[in-house]
Amino acid sequence: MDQTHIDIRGVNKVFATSGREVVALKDINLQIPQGQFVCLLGPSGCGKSTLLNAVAGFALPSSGTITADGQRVTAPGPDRGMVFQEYALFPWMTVEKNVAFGLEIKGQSKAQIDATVEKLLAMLSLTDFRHRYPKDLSGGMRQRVAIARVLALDSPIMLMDEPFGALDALTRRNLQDELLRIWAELKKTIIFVTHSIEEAIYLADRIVVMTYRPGTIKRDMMVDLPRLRDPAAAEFNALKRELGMLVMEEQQRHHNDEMRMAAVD
Ligand SMILES: Nc1ncnc2c1ncn2[C@@H]1O[C@H](COP(=O)(O)OP(=O)(O)OP(=O)(O)O)[C@@H](O)[C@H]1O
Repeated sequence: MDQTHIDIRGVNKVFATSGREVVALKDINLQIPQGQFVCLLGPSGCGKSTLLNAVAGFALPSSGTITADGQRVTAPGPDRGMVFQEYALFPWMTVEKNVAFGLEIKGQSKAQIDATVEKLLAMLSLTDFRHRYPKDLSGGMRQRVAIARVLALDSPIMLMDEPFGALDALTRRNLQDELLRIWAELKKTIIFVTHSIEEAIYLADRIVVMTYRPGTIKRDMMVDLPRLRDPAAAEFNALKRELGMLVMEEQQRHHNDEMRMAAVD
């Protein structure tokens, strides 16, 4: 677990909108070892998605560098799979076709594709739903399909942008547990964006708290509670309080900024 897998150095990102500059990321430095589960935590607008999109190669930094496995990130690549909050599925394809899609693009043989799809459907408890279309699935099921699609590509890095944000509490916990199981089995490096403190503590090896405008790293901490973690445990709650204070300060800054902007309008 000590080889650097994702290396973020001196990353800045500035957006220019209607004559105003927003510094979304400022001097971000983060070295993520192979197999680490990292949560980016912070209130809305602190640059979590911007940082994730930069690692994905969707929107490159204004300055600074990002490398994944020693290769400079300049575009999206098959080594970095992305799971979004809204389920990025093809509505005209069944569950199994959605999972198989990336493998077909890769030009794998039918036998190979069938074997991988079978394994992933079983892993994500989707076997009985294989012939359904996304519109006939619950939100949790759709997100399982989205995760299976990314796993099908066998990317060593998984980037997840609030993937469980739209789910009810019980479904969310189920999927968190499944993700932890899959992560332990497949040893992926994960960067997971959330604004839920509890979700971050439940999942992460390491929590990176970000500040609101400019987006900087406010705290970078390891979580060494044993898994599966108990949200009712005293240590869990102590950490929740500590992180709560850090996030609240940024939320307050966000709120003040919004009030100032409303006054200008
Ligand atoms: N394409 C864009 N053009 C202009 N400003 C942007 C753009 N994308 C993001 N921003 C600004 O950059 C800052 C960081 O946004 P970002 O979406 O990364 O935050 P976030 O922490 O992921 O928030 P959320 O949880 O709401 O998605 C915000 O102030 C946002 O308004």
